Amino acid sequence: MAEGGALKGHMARALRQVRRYLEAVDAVVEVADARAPFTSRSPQLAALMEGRLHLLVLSRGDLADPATTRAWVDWFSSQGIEPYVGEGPGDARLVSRLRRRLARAPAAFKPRVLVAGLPNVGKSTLLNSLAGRRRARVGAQPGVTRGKQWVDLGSFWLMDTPGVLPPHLGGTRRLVLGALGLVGPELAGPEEIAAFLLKRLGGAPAFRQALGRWGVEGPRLPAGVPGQEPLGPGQGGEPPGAAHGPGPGQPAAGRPPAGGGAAGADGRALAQVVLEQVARQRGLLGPGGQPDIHRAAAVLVAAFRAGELGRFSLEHPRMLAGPGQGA
Ligand SMILES: Nc1nc2c(ncn2[C@@H]2O[C@H](COP(=O)(O)OP(=O)(O)OP(=O)(O)O)[C@@H](O)[C@H]2O)c(=O)[nH]1
Repeated sequence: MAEGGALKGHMARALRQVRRYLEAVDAVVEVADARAPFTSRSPQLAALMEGRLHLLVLSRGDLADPATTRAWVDWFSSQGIEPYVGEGPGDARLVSRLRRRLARAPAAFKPRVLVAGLPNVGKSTLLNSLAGRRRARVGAQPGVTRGKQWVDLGSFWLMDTPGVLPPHLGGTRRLVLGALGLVGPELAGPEEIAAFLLKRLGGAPAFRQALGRWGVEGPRLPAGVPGQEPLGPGQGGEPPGAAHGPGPGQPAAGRPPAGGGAAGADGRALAQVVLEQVARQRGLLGPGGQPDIHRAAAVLVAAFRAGELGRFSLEHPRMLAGPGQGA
């Protein structure tokens, strides 16, 4: 497919560029999305680190489920990666913790630092916050990537351009990244993402309540079945709602939901019913008063991305197939 070929070419170029940047740095601050810290990382980066200091920032922590984020921080720490959580664009606490960590180097050594991550994950926001007012004080440092600008932050150099890492799009990864807005609609459209969100989060009582506030009442959304879709090379994922155990009105995990539940059945049909209600409640009607499913899906996805439905994570470390995955 021509489009797929172009995308592959684009990703290969991005990776080549990051490799060049890596030759010039001693430390990488990798940015991933706190709502899916496994899938929003580049699978290639770990292999390229080669002894460089590797710090991980989980951006958009303000939009993720806090308990799930704490579980991810513990999991990454157990894998030898230091995670820092950003609680909003320009989080001052995150920035000062990172600056302190990067400054902790031998006196004679001034590390050169690259911020890297998937497209739209929050790299520039972090770069700007780290550089702060010193952004104006940039200069080309001799002996490193020609033409690259560096910000002198006293105890370390910051490359003034972020490294863009290519995503892994296999299996449901494409939909996870689409839900987070890290890949464009040409790779994951709103209706597909909405169906995915309803399937993955439908078992979480807080998500159902949020939809209830939108006037969406049924049918019964699927409850999670632990281990059903493990994260890893095959990439699936249990709904995080299931990780916290069944809530009020939610069937015990492993049992099919009562009352016309849709777990394992036709997720798209379920999404259609939910999106019709969203469309009617929001007055998103097409010719002849028909509910406009496409616009309803776009509204639902946008609300999820902006955190208007609440703080939800799409992945939990319990979904990992085994120790060592994804480090
Ligand atoms: N809620 C929230 N939004 C964030 C956070 N960090 C970044 N954003 C928002 O995410 C969006 C994308 O951020 P950018 O910094 O432009 O992302 P990027 O990775 O540089 O994007 P590209 O240049 O497209 O690769 C912006 O609207 C930011 O305001 C965060 O911690 N919380």
